[in-house]
Amino acid sequence: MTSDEKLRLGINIDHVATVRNARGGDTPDPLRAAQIAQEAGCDGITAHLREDRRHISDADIDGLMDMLTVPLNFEMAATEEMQAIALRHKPHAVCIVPEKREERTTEGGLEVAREENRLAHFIAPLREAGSRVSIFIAADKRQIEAAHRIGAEVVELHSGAYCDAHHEGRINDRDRELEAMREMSSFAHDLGLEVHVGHGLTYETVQPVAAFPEVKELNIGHFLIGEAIFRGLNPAIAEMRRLMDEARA
Ligand SMILES: CC(=O)[C@@H](O)[C@H](O)COP(=O)(O)O
Ligand SMILES: NCC(=O)COP(=O)(O)O
Repeated sequence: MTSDEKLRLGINIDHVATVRNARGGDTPDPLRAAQIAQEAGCDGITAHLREDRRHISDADIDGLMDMLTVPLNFEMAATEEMQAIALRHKPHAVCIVPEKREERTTEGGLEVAREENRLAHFIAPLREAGSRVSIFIAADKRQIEAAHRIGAEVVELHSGAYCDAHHEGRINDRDRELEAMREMSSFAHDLGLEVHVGHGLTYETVQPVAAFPEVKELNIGHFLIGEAIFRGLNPAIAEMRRLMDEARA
C-alpha cells in the first residue's frame, strides 16, 4: 500500500479531558494521551475546544501545539472567539463544527447552505493563515456543494447516525446511512474535496467506512478512550489501525 492510499487515523482526545474534568484536577492528562497515540502511530490528533470548555481547555490546546509531532485537527464552532484562538495557533487543520450548549455530543452536521456568506468570510482568514479548513457536515449533497463553494478543502462526514443505528440494531437505517456516506464520499471527492469521516465509530462500525476508497481520514475518539480503560490506549489504537488496514486491503 503506498502512503497515498493509506487511510489516516486521527485520534480525538476530548474525552480524556471529560474524565479529568469530572474531578477538576490534572489527571488523566489529554497531552499524555496524545503522546501515547503518537507512539501508537496515529496520523493526527483531534481536539474540540467547546465554547463551554466542558472537556478540552485553552491550556490543552497550548500544550498540544507545543508537543505534537503529528498534525493537530482543531475542532471549533464558527465564533469570533474561536477564530481568534485558531489564528493565534495556526494549527494544521481547523474543522468547523456545529455546537449547541444543551447537547450531550455533536448531534449533527453544520448547516452550511443557509450560512454560506457568513461562513465564506469566516474561513477565509483561517485559510490565509495556512490552516486547512474542514467542514463537519451530514452526508448531504446540498451541504457538500455549499462547503465546496465557500472554499473549504476538506469535508468530514458525520457518521453518528450510522453508528447509532448499528448499535441500536436498526439495520435498515444503518444501511441507508452507510449508503448515503458512500455516495456522498464519492460526490465530494469528484468536486475536489478531501473526504474525512468521524463521530461514534467503533470496532464494529469502522470497516465499511474504511473501505470507501475516497475517504482519506477517520477521526475517532470516544470509543477508543473507553476501550483504553480495558486494554490500554496503545493496544486499543493498534486494533483500530488493524481493522482499518484490513478493510482497506
Ligand atoms: C465534533 C465531533 O465530532 C465530536 O466528536 C467532538 O470532537 C467530540 O466532542 P463532543 O462529544 O463534545 O461533541
Ligand atoms: N469529528 C469526530 C471526532 O473527532 C471523533 O468523534 P468520536 O469518536 O469521539 O465520537
